[in-house]
Amino acid sequence: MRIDVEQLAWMAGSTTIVSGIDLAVRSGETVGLVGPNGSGKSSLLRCVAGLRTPTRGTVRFDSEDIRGWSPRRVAQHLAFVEQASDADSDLRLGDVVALGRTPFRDRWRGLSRADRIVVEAAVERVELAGLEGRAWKTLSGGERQRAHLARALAQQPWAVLLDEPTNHLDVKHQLALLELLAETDQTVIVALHDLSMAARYCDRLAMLHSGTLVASGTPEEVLTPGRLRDVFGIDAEVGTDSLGNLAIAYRSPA
Ligand SMILES: Nc1ncnc2c1ncn2[C@@H]1O[C@H](COP(=O)(O)OP(=O)(O)OP(=O)(O)O)[C@@H](O)[C@H]1O
Repeated sequence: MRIDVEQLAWMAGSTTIVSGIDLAVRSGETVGLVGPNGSGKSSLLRCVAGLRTPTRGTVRFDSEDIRGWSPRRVAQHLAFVEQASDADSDLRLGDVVALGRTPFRDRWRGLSRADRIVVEAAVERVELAGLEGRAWKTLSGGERQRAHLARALAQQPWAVLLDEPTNHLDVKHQLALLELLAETDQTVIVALHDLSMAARYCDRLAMLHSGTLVASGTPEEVLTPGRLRDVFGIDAEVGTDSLGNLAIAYRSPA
C-alpha cells in the first residue's frame, strides 16, 4: 500500500507540533523516521495512523484520503506499534496478540480457527511461542515489545508503523526485528533513534527537526556530518564499516 502525506500539519491547541510535511512512501518500501527528541516523529506517525486528525493537509492510502475513515477501516489497512507503555493489564500475552484480529472479527464472536492460526504464526515469528498464557505484567520489556510486534503481524496489514520498536530489545532481537521489517512486502514507516541501524535497514530516511521535514533520501544522502551537527547537535564522522555498512563515529561533546 502506498502512503502519501501532503502538506500535513498538526497543532496541539495553539502550538504547532508538525507542519508542512510531504512524504511519499511507495508500496513495500521501508522508510526510517529519524530526528532528535521532540522533533515530531510520534506526532507524525499518529496522524498517519489516523489517531490524530491533521490540522492541515492530507494522508492518503493508495490515493484515498483517510479523513473520515473509521478506526476499524484504518486498522484493516495499517497496524501501529506505539512506544511500549507500562500500562498494567490483566491480559495474557496470547490475548494481546489476538487483539490484532479485532478489525476483522465480528464483535460478538470469538476467534475463528483461521484467526487462531494467524495468531499462533505471529507469536512464533517473534520467538515467543510457549509464553501465550503468561500474564502481561510478568513479561519483560523486550517480551512485551515483541508481543506488540506480533499483534501487528497478526493484523496482516498492508502497512506497519512502528514508534521506536527496538528500545527494549537486545542486539539479536533488534537485528531480527529490523531484518523482518526490511524483508517484508508490507509498507513500513519506523521511527528509530539508532541512526546506524536505521541506515542499515531502511530503504530511505526522513529526518525531522522541530516539526518539519529537513531531509529525505537514501541513508547516505540524509546522514551527513553537517545534518548530524545542525539537527542533532553532534560532531560525527560518517564512513563505512568493515562489513560495508554506513558507520557513524561520534566525538564526545566539547
Ligand atoms: N498533545 C500534546 N500537547 C502538547 N504538546 C505535545 C502533545 N503531543 C506532543 N507534544 C509535543 O510535541 C513535540 C513533539 O513530540 P513527539 O512525541 O511527536 O516527538 P518525538 O520526535 O516522537 O520525540 P521522542 O524522540 O522524544 O519520542 C514535543 O515537544 C512534545 O512535548
